[in-house]
Amino acid sequence: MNALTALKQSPSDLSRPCTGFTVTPSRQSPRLLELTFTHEVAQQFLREVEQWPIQALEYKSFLRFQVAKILDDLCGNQLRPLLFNTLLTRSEGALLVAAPGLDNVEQADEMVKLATAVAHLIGRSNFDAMSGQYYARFVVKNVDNSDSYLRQPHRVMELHNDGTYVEEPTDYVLMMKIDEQNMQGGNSLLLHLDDWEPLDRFFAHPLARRPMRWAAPPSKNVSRDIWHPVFDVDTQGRPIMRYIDQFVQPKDLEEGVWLSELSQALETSEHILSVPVPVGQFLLINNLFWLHGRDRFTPHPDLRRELMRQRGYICDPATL
Ligand SMILES: O=C(O)CCC(=O)C(=O)O
Ligand SMILES: O=C(O)CCCC(=O)O
Ligand SMILES: [Fe+2]
Repeated sequence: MNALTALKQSPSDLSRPCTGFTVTPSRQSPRLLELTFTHEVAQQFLREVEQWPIQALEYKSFLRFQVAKILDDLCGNQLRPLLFNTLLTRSEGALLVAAPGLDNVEQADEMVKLATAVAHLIGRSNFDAMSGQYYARFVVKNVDNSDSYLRQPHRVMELHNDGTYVEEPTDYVLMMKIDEQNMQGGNSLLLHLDDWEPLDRFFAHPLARRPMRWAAPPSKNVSRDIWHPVFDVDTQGRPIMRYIDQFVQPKDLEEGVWLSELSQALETSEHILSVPVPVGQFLLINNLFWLHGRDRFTPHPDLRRELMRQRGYICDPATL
């Protein structure tokens, strides 16, 4: 866990005009803010980063920070503080980001560049062993023969945190919609930990702090098991979570039954948000106090839906 995370208290001041983007609370929840770049800034950013193909960002990691700086400079250096403030403010911690004119799968490389810039203003995206890159693109189709629920279309992918089976801190998750064809359903599902009705009961349970074993299936390319509890606390003692139903390996009946009850209690929360993410837009959430999942898709033989994800650590120099 990153001790820096979740330090801030005050919600973002949305009344101040910003350079290069607008921010408003979403229809779904005041905790989720919608950040939209101006058309001008989005186009100018894409022009300035055109010189680097995605491969350059893959091979030279410092270029990810260079594109981040270009974006922040175009926003009068107001973007970076806004991102930190929103992501580290406990009552918020989530953004839906849009850039007008970026809405077609043919612009997939440009989408990765924009997401890379935003992610590297707040920290750094971890190596994703599933893809062998700092980001992963994956497709959901009407049928699936993989080894986790990630690509299964006709069922809910249950609420979870990312990075539960890796050692690296995973403070943020970024999920960008690259493509949708013949797609109905598949909304992102989000639950803020403080909106989860029985949080206090599960957090106070003795098993909440017991280290458990986490192991991922072969497609994740992570062979070593790791150990950590489901709950921890941030620097102010507030609950944070590191949980996924599929990869936790309870050692006995007691752990198994408790985890099963926890899973049931998450999935039946009345406060789960269902958020459509249009092509070219992305969700950026604090992974320590937001859970995410995905609603089922309506079957269609030519269903195609592609997502790009990045997850990594947050590093705010102001709180060092
Ligand atoms: O496909 C989705 O919308 C969610 C994916 C997800 O949770 C993940 O990649 O960790
Ligand atoms: O594959 C899945 O079903 C979940 C992925 C979550 C993660 O990679 O942290
Ligand atoms: Fe996930």
